[in-house]
Amino acid sequence: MCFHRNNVVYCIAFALSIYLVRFLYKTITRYRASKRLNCKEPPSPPQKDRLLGLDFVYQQIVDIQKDRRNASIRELHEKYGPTFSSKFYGSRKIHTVEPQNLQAVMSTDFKSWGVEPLRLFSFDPLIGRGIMGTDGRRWEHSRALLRPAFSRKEISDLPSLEVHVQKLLDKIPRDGSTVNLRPLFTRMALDAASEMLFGESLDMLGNPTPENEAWLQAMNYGQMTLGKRMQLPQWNFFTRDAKFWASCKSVHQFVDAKIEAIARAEKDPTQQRDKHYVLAREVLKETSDPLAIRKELLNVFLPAHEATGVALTNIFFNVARHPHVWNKLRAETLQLPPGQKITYETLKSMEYLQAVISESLRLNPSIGTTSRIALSDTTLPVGGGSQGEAPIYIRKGDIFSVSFYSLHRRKDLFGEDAEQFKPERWVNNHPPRWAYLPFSGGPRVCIGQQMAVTQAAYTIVRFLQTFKDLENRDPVLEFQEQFTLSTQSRNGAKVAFTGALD
Ligand code: HEM
Repeated sequence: MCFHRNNVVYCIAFALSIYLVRFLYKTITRYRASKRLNCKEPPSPPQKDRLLGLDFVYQQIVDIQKDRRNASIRELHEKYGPTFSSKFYGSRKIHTVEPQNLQAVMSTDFKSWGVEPLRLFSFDPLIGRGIMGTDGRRWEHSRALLRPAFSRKEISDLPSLEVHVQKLLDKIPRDGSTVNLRPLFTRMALDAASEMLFGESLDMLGNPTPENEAWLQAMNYGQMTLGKRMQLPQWNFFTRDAKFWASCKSVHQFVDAKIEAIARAEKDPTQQRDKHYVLAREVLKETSDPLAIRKELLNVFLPAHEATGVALTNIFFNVARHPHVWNKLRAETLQLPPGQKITYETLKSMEYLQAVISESLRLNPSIGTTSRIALSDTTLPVGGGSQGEAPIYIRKGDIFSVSFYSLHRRKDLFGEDAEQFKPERWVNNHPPRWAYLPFSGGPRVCIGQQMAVTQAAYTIVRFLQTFKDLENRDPVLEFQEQFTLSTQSRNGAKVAFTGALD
């Protein structure tokens, strides 16, 4: 018995020594590599809990609850510079808005960084493994599978979009009364996204069935909780929110039924097929596993249905507060030959319209922040040392976090008027590379970028062709952020349109 106990003690001691030797070896190797590469530590704000950084975790939760997540990160950047580090759940987190660092993480040193260890655990219950939460070959496979859905042909399919836009315009009061555009844009984005995914719109703007409404509720709740799980990954295990699990189940049942119907239709030779790209049909060619199909679809649906609605709301929020911008947009639209069909090319050629979209995405990016985790030891080119000129040594497991919101408001990159909404800054002018990233960048750049900009541009032009005037009806002029998975305008966009031309 005693011999047995001794053996256990020896085994534990042996394992601990191996761990210690490995730990020391790694620390020394990293120290040497860091010296050799002239790396230095970035500044770091004082933290009460230097070991786990739970004070910063708590602060982040408070910031989200008080709707000042973006503003709070920006304040830290103002105080500690474009790059600083903090402790967060025991990990070292590098917050950076240095274009050189963003280029490294998102492009030139792409393979050293990933998202899976950060996201998958939070995302899995609702959307499963797919493009949003995986790395490496799994991610490459999803990305390749989805690419055709975003081809020029699909993006240019404006007649399909017109159906949804017309339903939206029909919902705008003609008597000059106030309308909040946020719920309408959300529903339009849902309709467009569902059509692309399932080949059939949920018709949330038209006549949604109670089943579709219930599904939307479930999806919204699931998504909101997913945002919270992202903030508190370590505590997810203890989360016992029955409504979240019930929402996930409803979302899955709904999507599974759609997939089953599409699979049945595909096998039926009497069914007429339209020529549009339908994501569910394409995924069915790859696999007949309903679970795999559901995951791929939900992984696109999540970013697709929210971000465009948010972007459109923010654009109208800004334009309504700057009447001269609406007037300039109208002037540009009136220059289009009467009766001319609006095409992808027409929209691209409208310089001021494109500038308005870029400016709104700069000031109020739909996705305010994103992060990556180091999959191996590497370096960031700048941000170390008191002047921020030295590289930073990155250890496997370190977290990189970028606030697009703070990046886009840097006065040294965008000018002293960086806080102001000025579309004119985009006319014949481009920001430095990697300084403007509303769609992120590199191989993981938003796959829906062109589609989103085209949909937003088309919708704005149709508003301009339908109404003469736009008026802000929100007494609160400042943008009040609301954090879900994206950064929304808490008050939406409360406006009135007058001078209907239809
Ligand atoms: C204005 C609207 C949009 C904005 C501002 C936006 C922004 C972004 C950003 C910043 C990312 C990178 C997130 C990260 O790496 O952490 C992203 C990724 C993504 N977006 Fe968008 N997005 C928009 C619309 C769309 C649309 C319409 C779709 C699909 C129809 C879409 C599909 C995706 C997908 C699938 C990814 C993941 C790409 C990958 O990891 O490879 N997005 N988006």
